[in-house]
Amino acid sequence: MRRRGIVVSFHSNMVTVEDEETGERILCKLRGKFRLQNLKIYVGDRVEYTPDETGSGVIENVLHRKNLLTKPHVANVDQVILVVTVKMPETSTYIIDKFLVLAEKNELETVMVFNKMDLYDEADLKKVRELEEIYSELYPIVKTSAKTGMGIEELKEYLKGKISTMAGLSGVGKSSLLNAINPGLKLRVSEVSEKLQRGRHTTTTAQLLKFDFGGYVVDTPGFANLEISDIEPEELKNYFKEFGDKQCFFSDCNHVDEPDCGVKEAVENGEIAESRYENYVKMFYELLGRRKK
Ligand SMILES: Nc1nc2c(ncn2[C@@H]2O[C@H](COP(=O)(O)OP(=O)(O)OP(=O)(O)O)[C@@H](O)[C@H]2O)c(=O)[nH]1
Ligand SMILES: [Zn+2]
Repeated sequence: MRRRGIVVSFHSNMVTVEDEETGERILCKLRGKFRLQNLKIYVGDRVEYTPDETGSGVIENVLHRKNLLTKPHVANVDQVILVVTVKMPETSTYIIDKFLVLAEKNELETVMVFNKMDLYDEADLKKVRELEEIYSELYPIVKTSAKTGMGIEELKEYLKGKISTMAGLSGVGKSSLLNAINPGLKLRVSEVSEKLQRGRHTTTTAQLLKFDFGGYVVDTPGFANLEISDIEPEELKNYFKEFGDKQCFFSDCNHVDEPDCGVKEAVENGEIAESRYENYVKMFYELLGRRKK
């Protein structure tokens, strides 16, 4: 009898599948056709498998994959939990917008988390309010403290039943948050610190960690290198979602130096945040500059 499950981790040529109904973990081999037809299988893939008498199983099929992230390779991710701090470290709006572009490019939902709320003084809270003003119409925001537990229950509601990936600069509290959400869950150290510990367990594939309230998180933060170079300059505007409904004279307007630009008008009358537009222009020229090389 075939059953359904989700691939949660890889081992040389076996995968661990978590059964969709029972939650049981079964070590599975791949049918020969995977190798013969060079079919790929990734963590996050939903599969059909046949259990055998010994408690192991065989993967028969990979079901339709809604998306596939790279670095790390994970299939079927639903959302990004973008962790932002205004102090220790400060996340600039440019960095925030780059993460958001990468999430949009990969058709992922984003939940913004403003963490370390317990640390902030009046001046920091003013920065938090400024960020809320820019982003609250675009993405849901949860204000948290991994230290005091503030916002943790609210964040859990977003995580339930979904596959999430954490993102955010090093030190913003991604692993601390997961630990506050579900004690014992361990996010892997970020790539940078992994490089410093050269040679130590160099597992390259990601795993899915399961929340005890349902839902999974990828054990390796996403978009860690903030690489946007595979985006064409003309494509970038699609990833600033508030630009979408603006009318410009040229239908292929890039909202940079074209006349009668609805996006630039919206910036002038305050409908689009200045920082969003400035960061867009900066990224646009960055991408254009790379293409000319
Ligand atoms: N005061 C306070 N400190 C926090 C909070 N969240 C995390 N920290 C501290 O910030 C530091 C970095 O937290 P981590 O959870 O390791 O951050 P990370 O984002 O996982 O960092 P990388 O693994 O480098 O990507 C640690 O010293 C945490 O104790 C918080 O809400 N409040
Ligand atoms: Zn325009």
